[in-house]
Amino acid sequence: MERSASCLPHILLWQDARIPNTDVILKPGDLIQFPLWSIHHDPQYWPAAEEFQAERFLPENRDNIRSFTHIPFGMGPRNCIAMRFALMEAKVALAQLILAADLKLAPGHEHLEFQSSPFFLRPKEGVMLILTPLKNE
Ligand code: HEM
Repeated sequence: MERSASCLPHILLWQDARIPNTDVILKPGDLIQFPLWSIHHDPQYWPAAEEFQAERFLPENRDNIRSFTHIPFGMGPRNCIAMRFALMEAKVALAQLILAADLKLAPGHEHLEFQSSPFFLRPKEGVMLILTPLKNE
């Protein structure tokens, strides 16, 4: 198997391979991409899949998550090389923001809609917030 350079979990084959328990034969050059959005929104694995429920990821709930159903950074030996860096960066940015300002969703923008894109998941209209600077005490 070979990988091409992109941040979508995918595989490029260099020899024939059969998908186990099926008659489907994959050929060299076939590109297989994993539909992360669909996996992450499959009600079979995620009750109330469309709802943001951060509690799903609390330590006491983690065992309810089936293996390989939450793979934002891919999986296996070629998963995202910068996973820990990216998570740390996001937390630092969020912490800086929360320390500096009070955040509220802008009226009319309480529900995020995402634009379909083959590579990146982006809110259609961005994330519209009202920031009120916190006073330094
Ligand atoms: C939230 C941020 C990020 C997400 C969700 C993400 C997600 C991913 C995913 C899904 C893959 C493919 C894994 C696979 O094929 O199984 C990947 C690969 C990769 N990512 Fe990220 N990534 C993020 C940030 C970054 C950053 C900040 C960097 C670099 C500074 C980076 C560098 C890479 C590299 C080099 C690969 C290819 C790894 C390989 O082929 O061995 N990523 N990433």
